[in-house]
Amino acid sequence: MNRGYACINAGSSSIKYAVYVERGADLIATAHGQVEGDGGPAQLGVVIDQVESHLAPARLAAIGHRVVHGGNAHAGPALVTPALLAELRALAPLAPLHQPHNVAGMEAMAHLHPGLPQVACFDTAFHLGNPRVARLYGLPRALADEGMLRYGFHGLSYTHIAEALPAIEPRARGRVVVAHLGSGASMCAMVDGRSVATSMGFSALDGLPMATRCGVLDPGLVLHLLRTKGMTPDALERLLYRDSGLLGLSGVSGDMRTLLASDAPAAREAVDVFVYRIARELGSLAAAAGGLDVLVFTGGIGEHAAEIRARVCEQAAWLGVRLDADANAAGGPRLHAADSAVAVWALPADEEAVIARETKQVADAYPS
Ligand SMILES: Nc1ncnc2c1ncn2[C@@H]1O[C@H](COP(=O)(O)OP(=O)(O)O)[C@@H](O)[C@H]1O
Ligand SMILES: CC(=O)OP(=O)(O)O
Ligand SMILES: [Mg+2]
Repeated sequence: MNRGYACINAGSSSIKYAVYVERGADLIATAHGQVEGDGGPAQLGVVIDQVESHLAPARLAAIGHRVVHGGNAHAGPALVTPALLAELRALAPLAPLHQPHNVAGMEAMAHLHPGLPQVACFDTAFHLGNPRVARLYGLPRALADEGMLRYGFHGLSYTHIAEALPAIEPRARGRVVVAHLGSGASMCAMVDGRSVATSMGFSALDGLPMATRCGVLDPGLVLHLLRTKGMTPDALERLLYRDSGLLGLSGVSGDMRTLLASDAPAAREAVDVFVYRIARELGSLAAAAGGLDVLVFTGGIGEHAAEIRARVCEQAAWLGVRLDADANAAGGPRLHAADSAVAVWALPADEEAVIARETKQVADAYPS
């Protein structure tokens, strides 16, 4: 019987899942799905039922999970063990919207399928090789030695783009900036298919404003909030992770579709801030990469919001970016005009494809 792999991707606004089945040396996706919600037990139960219903007639050989934070220890996927689970739980405060759900998925599956190998596939792994200057904050060295460094996230999505791009883009191994714009949003500069810098940092709060997360913030402002509003760490966490970003700015929604359909001035302004920050980050990442050959949009907003792509590209004209308006309106995948110095693409995010491959790789080495 063919071996099947269940892939679980618990993000901040939904759980995505996929089922992959071996056909010869290939892994074929037999199901892809998404359950909206914050990744709590109710959504997890629905995902587990759907995964199980799409497996037959394959035999479940292993379960792979996206894990947002792997700290400094994991440059690649790892078999889930009690020690690893403890390590991942300890990292939960650094990714409160994700890590508890990532761990909950492992615990639920261990209960349903005791003894079946489970594999943790880390968002942070893709960025671990960033140059040290890109990882260090201007803090005392002892804190960096304790792990207070820039990590970066969305690594499974960036890995997928790095792997998919060479088939369609001749300059894929050059200076590439990828904008992963979903509920969580970040950007990554790659050279020769490897991450050299990224907008997220120690936690998944940094960089772009997101659906409900603030993005880059002056740490002086955090101190000011602690002092003048008497905020507790929990209240501050709620403010920065759940009540800020597009939702906080607009007062309407953190969902880009809703904001683009709204006439409310605050909704328009929230979109303006989002576009402005992407354009600024693009300049910064192009500097880190030493220039810009290719720009890729991915994630729910990057794939589907033509208006956002058009506005970012307009602000990036100084880098030589010229969009083909018709191609952009049609969703690409190729978006650049013939006279553009920079190739521009809109490509689907597929974190599950990377989870499937990494899970098979680890499970193949596991005695069955
Ligand atoms: N057609 C669309 N136009 C504009 N935004 C869209 C469209 N489709 C999806 N989005 C936006 O994509 C975001 C969700 O992205 P996604 O990558 O699915 O999120 P997650 O981080 O949960 O994986 C939401 O803000 C949603 O509004
Ligand atoms: C890291 C992160 O923000 O992930 P997501 O986009 O799934 O929320
Ligand atoms: Mg996502």
